[in-house]
Amino acid sequence: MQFIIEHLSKRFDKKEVLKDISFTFDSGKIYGLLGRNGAGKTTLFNCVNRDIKVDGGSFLLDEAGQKREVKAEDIGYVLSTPTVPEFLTGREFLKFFIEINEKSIGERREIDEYFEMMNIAPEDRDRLLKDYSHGMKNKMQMLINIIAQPNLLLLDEPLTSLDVVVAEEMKQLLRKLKQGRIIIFSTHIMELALDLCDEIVILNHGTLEVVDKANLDNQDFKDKIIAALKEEDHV
Ligand SMILES: Nc1ncnc2c1ncn2[C@@H]1O[C@H](COP(=O)(O)OP(=O)(O)OP(=O)(O)O)[C@@H](O)[C@H]1O
Repeated sequence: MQFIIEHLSKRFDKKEVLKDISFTFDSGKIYGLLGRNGAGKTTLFNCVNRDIKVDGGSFLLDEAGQKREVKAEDIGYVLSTPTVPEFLTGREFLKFFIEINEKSIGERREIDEYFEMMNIAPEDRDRLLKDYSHGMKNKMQMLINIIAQPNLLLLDEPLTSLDVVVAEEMKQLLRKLKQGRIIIFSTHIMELALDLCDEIVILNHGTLEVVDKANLDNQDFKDKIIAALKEEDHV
């Protein structure tokens, strides 16, 4: 499977944030999306998720040579600021999510098994989500995406609020989860990108570009990424 972006453009007033982007992502890989502050990473995710209107372009999935438009159910999106229904308890939220996605969820587990996967303590499972910490809300968002197993998983800085132990566990989960799907992961943490991601993609001056690792060692690769991020506009 491939996820194909064709001629995506997006501007806010006079500012052209995404400039005629065409890019193909392959399944089975985690892509690290790097870019300076304000480069347009969140805008790119919001466009793919159809949260904002694009000015032009299309998003396609290629499954065994058959291309089709990406549908809402193909996408899982974990935001850096987690949004969960605060009026539900953790357990109610998971139950509700599983019920409405019953048909598309393959292998189902007991609710408490899911909580255990995320190390959410028994005494927290029946508390309202409004009383969860930022990191716990993030875990719940990750969890519903792990349960849903979408074709395309967009992660906008998802690990930054997790404690080191959970972040490590989450990395393991993502490595397992990447089989048969595409994960695009935005982060400002270079070590995390290098550790977790199979490809590094840079969003700079409104376009996407892969940084080729070739035979570089980690330090040289880092230097190359930083040089690419610093690059001046070519106008
Ligand atoms: N709704 C909006 N209206 C106007 N401008 C916007 C809007 N959303 C984003 N922008 C602008 O688009 C540009 C890209 O923003 P975006 O949030 O996508 O960047 P980012 O790469 O995610 O940044 P960061 O790494 O700082 O989170 C910025 O200049 C931002 O000010």
